[in-house]
Amino acid sequence: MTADPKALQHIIQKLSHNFPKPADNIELIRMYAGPGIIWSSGQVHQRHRRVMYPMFSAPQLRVYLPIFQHNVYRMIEMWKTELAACREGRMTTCVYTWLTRLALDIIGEASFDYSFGALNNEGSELFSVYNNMFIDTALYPSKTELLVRSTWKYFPKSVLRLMDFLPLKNVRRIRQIRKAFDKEARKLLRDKDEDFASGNEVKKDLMSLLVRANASENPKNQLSDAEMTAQMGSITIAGHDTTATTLAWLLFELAQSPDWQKRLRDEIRDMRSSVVARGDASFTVEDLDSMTYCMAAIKETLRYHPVAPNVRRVASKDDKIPLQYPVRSRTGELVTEVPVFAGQEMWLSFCAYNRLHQLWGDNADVWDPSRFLDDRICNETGLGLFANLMTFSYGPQSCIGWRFSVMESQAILAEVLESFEFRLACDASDIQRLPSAVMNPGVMAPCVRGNLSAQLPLRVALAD
Ligand code: HEM
Repeated sequence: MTADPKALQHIIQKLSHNFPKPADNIELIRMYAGPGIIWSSGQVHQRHRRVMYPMFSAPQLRVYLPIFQHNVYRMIEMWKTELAACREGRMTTCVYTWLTRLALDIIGEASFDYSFGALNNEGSELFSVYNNMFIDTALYPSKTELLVRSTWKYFPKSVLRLMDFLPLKNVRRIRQIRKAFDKEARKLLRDKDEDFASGNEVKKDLMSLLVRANASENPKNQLSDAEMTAQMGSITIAGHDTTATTLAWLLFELAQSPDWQKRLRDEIRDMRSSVVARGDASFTVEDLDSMTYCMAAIKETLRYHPVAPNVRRVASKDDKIPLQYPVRSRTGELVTEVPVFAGQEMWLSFCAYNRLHQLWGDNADVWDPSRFLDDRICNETGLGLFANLMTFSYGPQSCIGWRFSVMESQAILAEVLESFEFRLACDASDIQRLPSAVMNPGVMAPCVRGNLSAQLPLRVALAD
């Protein structure tokens, strides 16, 4: 395992072609989502990335701000209705569940012009299959499942392919999810292909743009039908729980830090006054970007609670990994590079990188957004896609949706915090991290001590 900046850069960026994802990791992704962008590697991955990248560019993402906003307004109205029925004017609710449903509706509408119906609990068929999938497939494994899981990395690729057919409860559940995604995605693609072919106005969702971008690609670089279909599961799985979980941790931190909560709310309300004064109804991208306290709190939460704390890679040939911070061996020798051999697996620890004292200072183990307001951060490594963080990974297989996620977080935070006040519903130390399985080795969702399911109960009231 490493968190050393130079080592991470070597493995994940400079020589990433020599350090692919391990075969069992790739196979698990294929089982969940099919042959989409997250599953692919090498030149196939370059093809996926090339076709998909423009859809996640900053100008393109502006189109989605109204989608983020109108979905969060729906959630706010539901909270207000529930609060109106509470005699004390305060309710304890699982904000994690709310946020995951909100993020699912957002990703459905923005990415596929598809309604999961998650927020109003009138879910589509796909929602009922997808709901709770990580709990069903990752938590509470049987003894046989545990045995398979701990040994399958030693199986050759040809055997791994047969995992799909194992008569195990979690494998059956994963198959059910992929089948449901395939069915919906095929239907959506057919409609979008027809729209495109008949010259109808192309909708603005990612999938419609993907159909158009793919059609105008050189035929040898085009994505196949199976690859196109697999993007629906890939984007939903990669983009839904990750953002929702980060936002849940942010509300948890704000619930413990009334001063920060007030500072952010004051900033949002000041901005709202300017929006009203200029005659607008909602925040623009520029408004959101200029809320520096909110942005600092989002960055700090991404640093402190990286939902994908580690990723795995395997060396395809012998190599020497350089170190930025040399270590002293037991014999007193200064080690500046570490040899690895072909087939050796490595864990790249983003959570440890995000807390390196050399980069983040002595209070790296404390949630403190003010580090992003002054010049305290040491920027010498230049790693990371956003705010020097490794949370979205780095290099050719880094997160393609990071801008989407940041803008979505800004939009949701601004609306929710303007209207509501959050307090802890239990002791902060009873909220723990629970690894679920979106990206092997797992998204760190909040849970309450002693209860093995993802949840974050908070006390919510209308803000003064
Ligand atoms: C807080 C939110 C998010 C976090 C922390 C996050 C983190 C990551 C990380 C660490 C990876 C690399 C995984 C690896 O190398 O094994 C990744 C890849 C990916 N993410 Fe995200 N992600 C987030 C949100 C999103 C969103 C909103 C979308 C889409 C709308 C998205 C789409 C993807 C895709 C498609 C990949 C695969 C990219 C490739 O292989 O080229 N992510 N993400």
